[in-house]
Amino acid sequence: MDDLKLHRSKGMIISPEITSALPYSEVEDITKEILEKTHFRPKLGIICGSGLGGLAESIENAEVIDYSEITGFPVSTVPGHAGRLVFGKLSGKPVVLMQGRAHIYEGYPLHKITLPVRVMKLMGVTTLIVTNAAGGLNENYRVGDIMIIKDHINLPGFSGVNPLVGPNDIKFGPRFPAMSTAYDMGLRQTAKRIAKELGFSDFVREGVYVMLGGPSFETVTECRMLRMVGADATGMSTVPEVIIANHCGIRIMGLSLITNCCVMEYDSPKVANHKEVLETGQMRSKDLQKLVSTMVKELEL
Ligand SMILES: O=P(O)(O)O[C@@H]1C[C@H](O)[C@@H](CO)O1
Ligand SMILES: Nc1nc2[nH]cnc2c(=O)[nH]1
Repeated sequence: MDDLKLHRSKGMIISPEITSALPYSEVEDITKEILEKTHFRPKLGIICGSGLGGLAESIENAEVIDYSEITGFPVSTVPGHAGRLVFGKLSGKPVVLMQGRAHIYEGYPLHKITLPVRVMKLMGVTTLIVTNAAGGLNENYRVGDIMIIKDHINLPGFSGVNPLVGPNDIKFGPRFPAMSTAYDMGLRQTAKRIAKELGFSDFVREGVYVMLGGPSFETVTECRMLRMVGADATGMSTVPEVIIANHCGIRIMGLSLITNCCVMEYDSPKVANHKEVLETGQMRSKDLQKLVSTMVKELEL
């Protein structure tokens, strides 16, 4: 008996939120709908964070589909997120790139935010590079640093906000997936070596990303607390996508661009703002493209 039937047979009340998570067959239909519009069959997926959509510039022979044209896809509502699915070749390899993502604070449920990752899985994607803009909590970080994510803290998950809440379909993955190895060690080592070879060592770091729901930026005390528990950078995305990707066996690399330094001192006149986030994305755009495209050249997919 599948999980959903089991829930019903026990007389459990399933909230509309939970039942509206798409069943496997509908994710298959959406995948088919997309693949009919492109001849590319990507094994690599890339998700671009705020202001990082410039990664699409490195893609050759691009074929573009707007999220609004795809059944069930969340439409991006935030500046810096174009809301387009871009197929093409990066360093000679077929890829699918999400130019922008959806966030909890836009009002989308987690299963909708993460639907594109399940679609990627059914397309044949085996490796995912996920990027975001984040505030630096680590006192040694500078604006413009690139942080290779080695682990995350799913803060919304502490109160049960997790994209895997609800009946589990074993066709996607297990009921209780491990997350301690979510950020692939081999990919992180390759990224660090390539950063060194490109002369990027001064601004490439490795650290822990913490997700909050947003859209408000953190208070000073929240930043201090997050730093105390071991986070190096804070943001409003990525973790749900990583949980869903890891659940279905996709290999993951995460990159955070440190777009601003979190305000750690009371009464500081500095404040976080989305304009600075987008400007830093612009400033580091070429270096990020170089790091990602060089990595992709080496990847065995
Ligand atoms: O999509 P990401 O996580 O890169 O976007 C970050 C978090 C907020 O959406 C926004 C704040 O400036 O940037
Ligand atoms: N939560 C959070 N998200 C960000 N995205 C970019 N900068 C920040 C930040 O300082 N905090």
